[in-house]
Amino acid sequence: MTSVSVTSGASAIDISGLNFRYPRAERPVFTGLSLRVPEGRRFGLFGPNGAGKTTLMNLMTGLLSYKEGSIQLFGREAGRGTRSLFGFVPQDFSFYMELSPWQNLEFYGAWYGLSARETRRRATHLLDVLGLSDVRHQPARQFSGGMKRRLNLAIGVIHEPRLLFLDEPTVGVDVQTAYAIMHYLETLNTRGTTLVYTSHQLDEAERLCQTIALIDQGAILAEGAVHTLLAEHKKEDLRGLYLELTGKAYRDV
Ligand SMILES: Nc1ncnc2c1ncn2[C@@H]1O[C@H](COP(=O)(O)OP(=O)(O)OP(=O)(O)O)[C@@H](O)[C@H]1O
Repeated sequence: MTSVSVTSGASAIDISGLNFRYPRAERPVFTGLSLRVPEGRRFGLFGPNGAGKTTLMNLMTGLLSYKEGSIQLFGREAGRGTRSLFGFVPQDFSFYMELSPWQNLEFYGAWYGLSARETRRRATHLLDVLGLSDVRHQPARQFSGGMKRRLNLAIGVIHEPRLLFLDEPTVGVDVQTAYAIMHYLETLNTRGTTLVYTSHQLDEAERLCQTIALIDQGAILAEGAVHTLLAEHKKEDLRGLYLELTGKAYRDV
């Protein structure tokens, strides 16, 4: 295992000695996993199908709970009063299809404890930036895949979180929507939001992420700054590095 942890700055995420097994599963997903993400980073988590990316996201966001080891978000144990510290843009759409973008954002704004006025201010801004203003009062079920992805992102950031988890935020969208989402994520990061992103789209990932961890079968194969890892492994791009470290065999058979 190559470990090139970036040690500067305060931690947004600190994972140490994490063990996790799904109930009744034969094998654990994680055994003694440790990982640190400094505040302000654009961090990417990559690996083949079944590597453990979604499980780790779900553990960090408190959707799954763990008994052994520790996951701290800004120094607080995950799942214990950390909800307002982060936003989560999951792979599956997390909004109500029968409601409009405006109604969905009102609902989630209230859920995060924002005032009605603050929710309106944020919703107006997000719908404008993400190109959904004209359809703000239409039911989301009528939307294209790209519009749904943009709404999913808007909901994840309605409360201006310090830390944003993104699980394949551009899967299935056209080039224009992928560009708009990436551009918006970079803007958020410039304003201080730490990004934790996972995707199978490695060219997009390479443009967005400053530091990465490559995981396979629940273990970290490599971790560090993208340019440092590429230089160390004499690779031109993340795809080459990924294939060298994870191999070419299918994982989900
Ligand atoms: N609910 C579950 N119950 C039991 N095992 C599960 C469950 N969800 C995932 N797993 C197993 O945990 C391991 C990690 O899966 P996970 O979905 O976290 O991987 P991933 O890296 O997100 O994959 P993908 O790229 O396909 O989304 C796999 O072996 C998977 O089969």
